[in-house]
Amino acid sequence: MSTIAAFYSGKSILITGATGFLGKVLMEKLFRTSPDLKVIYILVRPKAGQTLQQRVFQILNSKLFEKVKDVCPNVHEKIRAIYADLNQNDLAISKEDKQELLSCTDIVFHCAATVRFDDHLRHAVQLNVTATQQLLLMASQMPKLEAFIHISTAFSNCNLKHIDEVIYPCPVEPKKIIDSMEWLDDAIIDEITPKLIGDRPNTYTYTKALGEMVVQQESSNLNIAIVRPSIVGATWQEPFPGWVDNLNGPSGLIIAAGKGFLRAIRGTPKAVADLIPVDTVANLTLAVGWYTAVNRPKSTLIYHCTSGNFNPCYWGKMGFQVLAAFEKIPFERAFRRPYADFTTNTITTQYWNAVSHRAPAIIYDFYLRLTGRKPRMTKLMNRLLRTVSMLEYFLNRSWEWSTYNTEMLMSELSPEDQRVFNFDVRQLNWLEYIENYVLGVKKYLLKEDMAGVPKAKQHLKRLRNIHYLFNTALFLIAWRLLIARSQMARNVWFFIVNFCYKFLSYFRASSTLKV
Ligand SMILES: CCCCCCCCCCCCCCCCCCCCCCCCCC(=O)SCCNC(=O)CCNC(=O)[C@H](O)C(C)(C)COP(=O)(O)OP(=O)(O)OC[C@H]1O[C@@H](n2cnc3c(N)ncnc32)[C@H](O)[C@@H]1OP(=O)(O)O
Ligand SMILES: NC(=O)C1=CN([C@@H]2O[C@H](COP(=O)(O)OP(=O)(O)OC[C@H]3O[C@@H](n4cnc5c(N)ncnc54)[C@H](OP(=O)(O)O)[C@@H]3O)[C@@H](O)[C@H]2O)C=CC1
Repeated sequence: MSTIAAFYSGKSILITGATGFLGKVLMEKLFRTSPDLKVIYILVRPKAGQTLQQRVFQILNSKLFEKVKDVCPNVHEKIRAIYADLNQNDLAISKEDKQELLSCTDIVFHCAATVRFDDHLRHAVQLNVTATQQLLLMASQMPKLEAFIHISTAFSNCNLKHIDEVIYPCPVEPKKIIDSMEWLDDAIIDEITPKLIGDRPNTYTYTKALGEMVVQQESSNLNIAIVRPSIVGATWQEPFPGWVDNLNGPSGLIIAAGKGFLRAIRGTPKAVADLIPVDTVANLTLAVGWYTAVNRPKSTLIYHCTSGNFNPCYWGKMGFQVLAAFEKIPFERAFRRPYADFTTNTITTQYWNAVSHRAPAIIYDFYLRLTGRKPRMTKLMNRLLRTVSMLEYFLNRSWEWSTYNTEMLMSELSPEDQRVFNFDVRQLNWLEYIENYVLGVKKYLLKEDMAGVPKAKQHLKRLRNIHYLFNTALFLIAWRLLIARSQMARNVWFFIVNFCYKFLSYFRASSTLKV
């Protein structure tokens, strides 16, 4: 039997962010491999008109949890949703719930965060720094606690090129930032934000770095480890390939490209696309939980969960692979035929944005107006281009993350654990992974059926014909205008016509002679 799976049996585990992308996969894996665990406490807030129970019900009845029901039929009884709001200073946990958490919890996995790049600094600090501090404070009062695993990001120090498994200090202490957020008003915070984040691209990466500092400062009496994943993508293998449930990272761009909205992007084809499947992150996190609890390392160990130095893929190559996948698995009702071009040149990018993104949107809106409908494409395109501009930072750089701890952990695992909790991305076949990713985006995000593929292919053929027709018409109009205005163009035109005529006459004459 797997040592790691056996370790979690009988344990009471607290997960924050369990309703998120990574949290769900982590919880699913725990239930599937350690069905004898005692309980999983999840900190949840009501959202979108759903109560806590409705949210849990929805998760447990989703496709992701289908296999869990076979191995752990009483999963409903083993999950305990606790009302909490990480936006509030005391996390808004009731006294009774807090008491239960303090006395029962064996392991904590802290996944909750705001992952929005442009979040207001006050909100990002509250969620990624203050809430982490509050949770650590709670953890320090848990007598049974064996390990606290904090999920950070490999990009928390993206201002550096080479990143070691250490915590890099930020110039201003997190405690000072937390205090100042209490009395500074929004306008002043807006003004100082660029100075505080310095050479990081956004408040997300900055506050995740601050969160790590808080973890370090509170780590003296706790048994803590930090996992730093890179860009988290769809599942690779477990519970089935291609599962994804939000638009973050590449998923939104795959939709935009597959539907033909996004055809070019400012990105460096040779930069490493450091994607990491979400099930790999979950496996590593569970292995880290086990190792930290059993071996109690003297210092806080940091684990980079990245693919670049084990099995690198590059943006240019990934673009081709995504395009190849669209050929086999086209999305329905595409706006234009998918095309993927990475360009490093700012002028070329502006050209593409004007000609390939904005102009078709304007033309389409004009058509909508003509047919009495409300125009919407230009607005949608502007939002998409804004999103793309925020992701560009990550598409134009490569980072090197040292992975000694991750490799050490791999070597500590028994062959059975290496199989059950596989986080060795050297075995990952990118082409296959990307194809499953595109399929997953189609099925689980777009909710499109494979039965619609022939129709989608036909629609793309129609779009190709319209494209050819449009280009030919455009060329003829431009040429006609040019001939009317320029003697040089007229000369070129007569030369070409003359040449073609002579060429055809020669062939006709030579074929008559042969007969
Ligand atoms: C290709 C080439 C050529 C072109 C051809 C195409 C290519 C074809 C090939 C493609 C190949 C694959 C390329 C892969 C590239 C991947 C790059 C990934 C880099 C990620 C690095 C991550 C590193 C750090 C990792 C981490 O550690 S953290 C996790 C990452 N965190 C995030 O990824 C949050 C990002 N997002 C936000 O920060 C907010 O979304 C915000 C953006 C502020 C908007 O915010 P706002 O406008 O206020 O409003 P929203 O409601 O949020 O969104 C407004 C509307 O945009 C939608 N939308 C939200 N997102 C995305 C998204 N991604 N992509 C697209 N759409 C999105 C949303 O559905 C809504 O649509 P609508 O409802 O209007 O229809
Ligand atoms: N996705 C990625 O590419 C990467 C993610 N990471 C890290 O992994 C972790 C998980 O990310 P991911 O799953 O993708 O993110 P998601 O956005 O999918 O999930 C975030 C989770 O945090 C919870 N949360 C947010 N605000 C609150 C709040 N005020 N109170 C209670 N819970 C809250 C969300 O709950 P709710 O459902 O109620 O909103 C959700 O469960 C994060 O720490 C992130 O920084 C690191 C690298 C890359």
